[in-house]
Amino acid sequence: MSNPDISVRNLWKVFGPGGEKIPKDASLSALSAAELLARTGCNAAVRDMNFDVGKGEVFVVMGLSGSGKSTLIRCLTRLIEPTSGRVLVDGKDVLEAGTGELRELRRRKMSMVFQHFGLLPHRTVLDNVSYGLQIRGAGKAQRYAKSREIIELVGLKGYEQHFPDQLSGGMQQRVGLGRALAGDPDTILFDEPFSALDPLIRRDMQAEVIRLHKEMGKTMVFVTHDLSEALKLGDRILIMRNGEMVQCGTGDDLVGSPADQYIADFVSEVPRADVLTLKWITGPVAFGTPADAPVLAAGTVIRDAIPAVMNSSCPVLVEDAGRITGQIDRDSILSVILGTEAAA
Ligand SMILES: Nc1ncnc2c1ncn2[C@@H]1O[C@H](COP(=O)(O)OP(=O)(O)OP(=O)(O)O)[C@@H](O)[C@H]1O
Repeated sequence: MSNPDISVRNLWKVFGPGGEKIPKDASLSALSAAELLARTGCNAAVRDMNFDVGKGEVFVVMGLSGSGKSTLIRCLTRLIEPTSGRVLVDGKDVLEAGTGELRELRRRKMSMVFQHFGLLPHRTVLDNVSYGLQIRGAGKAQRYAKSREIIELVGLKGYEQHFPDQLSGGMQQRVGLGRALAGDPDTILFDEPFSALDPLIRRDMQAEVIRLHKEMGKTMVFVTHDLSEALKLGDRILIMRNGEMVQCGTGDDLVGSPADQYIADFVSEVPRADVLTLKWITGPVAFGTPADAPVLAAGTVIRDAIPAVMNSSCPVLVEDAGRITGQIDRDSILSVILGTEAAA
């Protein structure tokens, strides 16, 4: 990836006595999580992780409870101290940053939104949102003006003087989001921010994140254990198991081409037509298909292609990078809905 916002290389976090020896020792680092624990008493929460996050990308880290997601995201700003490896932000290694640089990184470059909101209970919404600006030394008039803008942006206008315990969970998380946005960071890190919210509020907050991302275009790293949340939000999704990356790709990649049985089981309940794109069902152009048949892009999600296919009396052509790559028809769409399509 050219010019990524964050590059993670050979990152390890090993909890336990003598954990720093494990990444360097091939005979120990090759052990399974259970064997490692039995032999050394150590828990490798993040194992040799490598990935890039692009500028403006929504990058989701997903996995079951205990797979290492929170540890990984906390290692990015050293809220948890990594055992070894590199985390490059703007080309600089966070692991080599001094205390001052680290503080600047957390204040200006990467803000975090936490599951349990982390609000200051005795401060108003306005003061919670402006807190980060205050510790950066912004004057009162300036920080309140900026914070009022942000409060409006996250849908809390009118609540400036309320205290956190006067707000619902969803509203408190909007304050958390506002506080992260107030410092205008390049990247926002979300650690399971919505898992304590009930389903309808959660859906609202997901929509809010999508809207804010469209408006502000910030890079986002989002931890969740909920696959539908991951598919809804993520440009790409990294799936972890026992501290390791199992697969990293678009929702389309994960559902269409799972790396192993674990991922296949994970995505087995996903409504395929809502995630897969036309590339998985594109067949060769048939002899009788007219040259002026309707055309859809290969990246179109299958469900979104249904109206065009249903309204056409002939197959629909599929185009990728300016070239016709094949065609789809009603049968190919139906095969996905019925789950009987052949692997591409
Ligand atoms: N401070 C710690 N000391 C020892 N082990 C830890 C510590 N923090 C986390 N772990 C272990 O590291 C592993 C990964 O934990 P982590 O919290 O990162 O997982 P997770 O995927 O975020 O889980 P969840 O979804 O439940 O939050 C777990 O086995 C956990 O017990």
